[in-house]
Amino acid sequence: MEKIIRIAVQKSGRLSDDSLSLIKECGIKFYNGTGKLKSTSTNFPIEFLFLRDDDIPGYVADGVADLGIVGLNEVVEKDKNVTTMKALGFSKCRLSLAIAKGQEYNGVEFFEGKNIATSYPKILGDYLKSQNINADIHEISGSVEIAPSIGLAEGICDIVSSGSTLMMNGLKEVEEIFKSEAVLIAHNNLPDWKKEIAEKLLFRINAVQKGKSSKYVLLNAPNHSIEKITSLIPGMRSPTILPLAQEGWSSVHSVLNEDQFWENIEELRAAGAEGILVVPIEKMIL
Ligand SMILES: Nc1ncnc2c1ncn2[C@@H]1O[C@H](COP(=O)(O)OP(=O)(O)OP(=O)(O)O)[C@@H](O)[C@H]1O
Ligand SMILES: O=P(O)(O)OC[C@H]1O[C@H](OP(=O)(O)OP(=O)(O)O)[C@H](O)[C@@H]1O
Ligand SMILES: [Mg+2]
Repeated sequence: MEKIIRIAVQKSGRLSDDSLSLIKECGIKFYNGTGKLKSTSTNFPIEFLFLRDDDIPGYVADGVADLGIVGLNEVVEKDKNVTTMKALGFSKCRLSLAIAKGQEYNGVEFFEGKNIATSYPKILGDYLKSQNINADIHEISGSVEIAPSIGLAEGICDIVSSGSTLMMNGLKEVEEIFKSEAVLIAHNNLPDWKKEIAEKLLFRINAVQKGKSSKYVLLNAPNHSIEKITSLIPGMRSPTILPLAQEGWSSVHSVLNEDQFWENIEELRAAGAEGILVVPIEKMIL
């Protein structure tokens, strides 16, 4: 039997596009036709299962899938035994408590004895316990933001990103209780050969992520300022310095974190750098 691992990804929703883009950026090819729930890569030993996100932690814990890409919120809520291998940096959101906009709020004691609607009873329950608050948790599976306006609950605990869903439903965010982003999870006891394939995937993900946060910078500078410029953009080991056709000038090439570039831009220009080009990096292996 061919040795391949299985990864569970969300079929359609907030995680799907970014999960599949990341896999593609890792150079892994597969066919993802509409309605197809299983697909095998043509150039990497991996099979994809397209599932509801809520089911992913359970499938990975049971070993139906070896790996999964899912929100940390679902991993913690489902409380399954899985290993979180890597935070993936997309689908960033928070779980927050919210109440009707017009209500006075002086702290988390507001929720004592109140009814709170949520799809995250475990995370909310743990939070309330940590705050010594006794409240009734009313579990609903979606459209949580509607609960206060229909008299179902006095507060809600749900996912917030821009805050526009809360605003549109006349609610205000009062406590952030959990921060989430997409994570790569793995079954706890993978055999060594599966671990090896998972590590290969992780290696590629790291290279893609590192590339995304870094930029290749090229600039021209008078030779007398090369030392100063090198100290501002030191690069991976050290910058590449090539002579320009024009005497007394060099081209300096370096790799750096984009934030670091913007922090140093004024100093670079003051040191005489000009013709500065900033180029994206597809993959970066240290
Ligand atoms: N507005 C948002 N901004 C950023 N991330 C979000 C947002 N809403 C949800 N997420 C993240 O994406 C995950 C999936 O959200 P989605 O709304 O697609 O779930 P769902 O409706 O339960 O999907 P499914 O049909 O697969 O069960 C959430 O668990 C959360 O981690
Ligand atoms: O703060 P915001 O940017 O408004 O995002 C928050 C909303 O996003 C998610 O729902 P989604 O839009 O994915 O729809 P769903 O409820 O059908 O999952 C989540 O359940 C919130 O309702
Ligand atoms: Mg879901």
